[in-house]
Amino acid sequence: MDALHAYQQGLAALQQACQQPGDQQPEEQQPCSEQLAKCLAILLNNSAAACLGFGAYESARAYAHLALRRAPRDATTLLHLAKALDGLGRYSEAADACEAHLNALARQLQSSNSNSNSSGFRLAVTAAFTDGQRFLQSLRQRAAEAERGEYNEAGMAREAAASTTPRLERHADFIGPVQVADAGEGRGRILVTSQPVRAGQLLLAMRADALCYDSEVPASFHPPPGQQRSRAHLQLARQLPAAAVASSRLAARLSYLHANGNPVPPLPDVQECGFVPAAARHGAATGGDAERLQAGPAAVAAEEVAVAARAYAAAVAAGTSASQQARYAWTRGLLQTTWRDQLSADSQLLDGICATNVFETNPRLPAEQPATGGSSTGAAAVAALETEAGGSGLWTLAAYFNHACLDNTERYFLGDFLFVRASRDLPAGAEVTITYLNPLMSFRERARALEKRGFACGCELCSGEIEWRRRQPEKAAQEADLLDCYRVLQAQIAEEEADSSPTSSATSSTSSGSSPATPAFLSTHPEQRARRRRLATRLQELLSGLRDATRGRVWRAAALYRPYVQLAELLQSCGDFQEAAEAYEEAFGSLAQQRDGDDAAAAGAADNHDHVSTTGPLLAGEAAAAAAVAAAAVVGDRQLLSPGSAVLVAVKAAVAWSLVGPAPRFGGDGITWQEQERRREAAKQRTRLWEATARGLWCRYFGGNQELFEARFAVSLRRLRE
Ligand SMILES: C[S@@+](CC[C@H](N)C(=O)[O-])C[C@H]1O[C@@H](n2cnc3c(N)ncnc32)[C@H](O)[C@@H]1O
Repeated sequence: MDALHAYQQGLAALQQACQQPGDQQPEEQQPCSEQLAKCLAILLNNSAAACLGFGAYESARAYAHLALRRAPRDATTLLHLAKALDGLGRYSEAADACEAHLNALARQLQSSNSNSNSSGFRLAVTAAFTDGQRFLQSLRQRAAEAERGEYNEAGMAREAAASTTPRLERHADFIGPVQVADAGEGRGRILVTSQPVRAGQLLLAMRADALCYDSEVPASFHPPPGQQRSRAHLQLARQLPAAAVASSRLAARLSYLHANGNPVPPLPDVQECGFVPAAARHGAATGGDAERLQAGPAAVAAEEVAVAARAYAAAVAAGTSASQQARYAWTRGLLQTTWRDQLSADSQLLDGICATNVFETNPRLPAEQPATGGSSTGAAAVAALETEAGGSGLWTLAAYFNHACLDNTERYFLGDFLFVRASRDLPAGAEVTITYLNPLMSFRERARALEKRGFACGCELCSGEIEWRRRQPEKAAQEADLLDCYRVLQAQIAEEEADSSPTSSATSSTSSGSSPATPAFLSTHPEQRARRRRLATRLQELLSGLRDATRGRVWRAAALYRPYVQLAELLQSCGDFQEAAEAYEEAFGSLAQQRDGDDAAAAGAADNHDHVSTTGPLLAGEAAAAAAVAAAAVVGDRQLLSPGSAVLVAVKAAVAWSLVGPAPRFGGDGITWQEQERRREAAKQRTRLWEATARGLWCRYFGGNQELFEARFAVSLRRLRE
C-alpha cells in the first residue's frame, strides 16, 4: 500500500511535467516526451504490481492497461494484466494476455541472441518463459472449468487425496444453467434451471467459501454440552467473523444468506457476490482487454488521469477496508464499525447463517454409519472417497438450494470442491433441489429432523408416505414397530462389530494381506461367526416382516435399504458370500421406485428362469439380480431414490459375488464338482453384471468419468481384480 502511494505521487509529478504551461483545456494537452512516457509506463506497471500484492485486481487491471497504452509489448506488464484478469475470474482474457506475455518474451529471446546479450539475461528470460507457459496452461484449465464446466475430476480427486486438509485453490468455480429465484409462499429463495438440462449434467461446481476440516479443530476446543452440531461446524462459525472482516467478497456472499428465525434477505446481488454464470463468462471471453491491447501509445489524456485516480481510490479502499464493497452486509448489520472505528462482524448472525447453510464434506452412507436422527445438515447419499477428509463448510451459491427428500440432483465433494449434477432431465425454470438429509432415513426420522429446522417437506416421497399411512394405518403401525425393533437390533450389531478390534480373534477391516479366500472383513473366530449368524437370522426375520408391511408402497428403501445392507455385511463377515450378495441385491432393488405389480414381475422373472435353469440355490438371487439390473437399465423410466447409494451397493454386490466362487464353504453341503463349477461361473457372471451396473449408473448420474470411478472405489475394485 505504501509502495502504491509512492508510485501515485510519482505519477502525479510526471503528470505535471507532461502538462504544457498556460491554461489549455485537458483535451488540448500535448503528447509528452518519449522518455516521460517510458517513465509513466514504468510507474503504472509498478502500481499494477503493488495492487496485485494485496488483491486489488480491478485496480491492477486498470493500471496495467494504462501502462500498455504506452508500452504495448512490455512482457512484465502483460504478465501483470494476465494475473489481474485471473484474479477477476476472466480466465480466457487472462490467457490471451499471458499468450501476449509469452510472445513478448520470445521476441526478447530472439533479439538477445542477435545482440549477444549476457547469458544471465537469456537464462532469466528462458525461466520466465517456462513459468509463463505453466501459467498459461493453468489459465486455460480454469477457463475450461469456469466457462464450460470441464474439470479433470480424477486429477482433482488425486490432488484431494494428497492432503489431509485439501484446498483445491488452482481450480475455478462453474455456475451452470441455474439461477437464484424467489420461491414465495414462505419458501425463501431457491435455485431454478435457466435452460433445459439432462440427467447427469453439471449444474454447479464451486470451492468452499469457508471450510473447517475435522482435523483442523484445535484439541483445546470443547463444545458446550448437548451441542448437536459437529466440532468442525462450531469451529467454522467461530472463524467466520474474522474471515468476513478480511474479505469483502465473503462478507457480501454471507450477508445474503438466510439465518432461520430472521427475515429472508433479498435475492443476492450478482455483482457484489461475484456469481458470474458460465454463459456470461463465455460471452466476455472475446474483446475486452485483449482487443484494447492492440491500441498504440497514446497521449496522457484527461480521461486516463481520471482512470488512474479511480484505480488508486479503489485500491486504497480495497487495501484498508476490504469489506466496504459488501454493501448489503452493512445494510443487514452483518458488518459494523466499533466505537474505536474498527471493523467487526455480527458473530451471532453468522452463527445462525452457519446453522442454516453448512454442508458436511464426507457424509457417511447410512449403512456405513447409522443415521443419528438427522442432526447433520448436509448428509448426502453419495459414496465418499475412501480418503476423503471430513469437514464443515459453506458453499454460498449452493446454499440457495431448497430441500426435498426426493431431490433432483446428486452432489459430491472432491476436497473442498462441491459438484452438483442433475439426477433427472429437467425443463427450463424447474426448481432444483438437494436433500439436506439422507433420504434413506425413515419417514419419522426425516420429519423430526426437518421439524427442528422449522419446515416440513412436501416432496413426492413424503407426500407418498403420508398418503400410504392414511390408507394403510395398520401396516404403517406394523412398520413403525418393526423399525423400533430394528433400532434395538442395530445397537446389538454395532456392539458386535466393535468387538472386531485387531486384538480380538476376528480379523479387523484394516488388516493387510487380504485375499479373496480370506477377505479382510471375514471373521475367522467360530464363536464370533455363530453370534453374527444369529444376529443375521434375527435381521432376516425382521426384514421379512418389513417387506410385508411395506408391500404395495411406492418407495420402500427408507425401511429396507439399511437393514439389507447391514444383513449383507453380517453375512459377509460369516463367510456366507452368496447370501450376502443377494442381500446387497435386495438393498439395491429397494432403491428403485416400486410400481404396481413390481413384485409380480419379479416373481414372473423367477418363473421364467425356472424353465431354463436347474433348480438351485442361486435361482432366487439370479432372478432378483436380473430384475435389479433391469431396473438400473430403465431408471429413465422410473427413479432411484439415491443414485449414490445405488452405485455403492452395486459395487458391494459385485465384490460379494466375486467372493462366492473361490471361497471355502463352511459346513460343506455335499454338492457335486459340476454343480460347484456351475455356481462359480454364475457368480463370475454376476460379478461382471454388478460392476457393469455400477459403471452404468456412474455414467448416468456422475458424469461418467471412469478414472474418478476407479479412484472412488479403489479398494473394492482391487478386490474384484484379485
Ligand atoms: C440453505 S437455506 C435454502 C435457501 C433458502 N430458501 C433461502 O432463501 O435462503 C435453508 C432454509 O430454506 C428453507 N427451506 C429449505 N427447503 C425448504 C422446503 N422444502 N420447504 C420450505 N422451506 C424450505 C428453510 O427455512 C431452511 O432452513
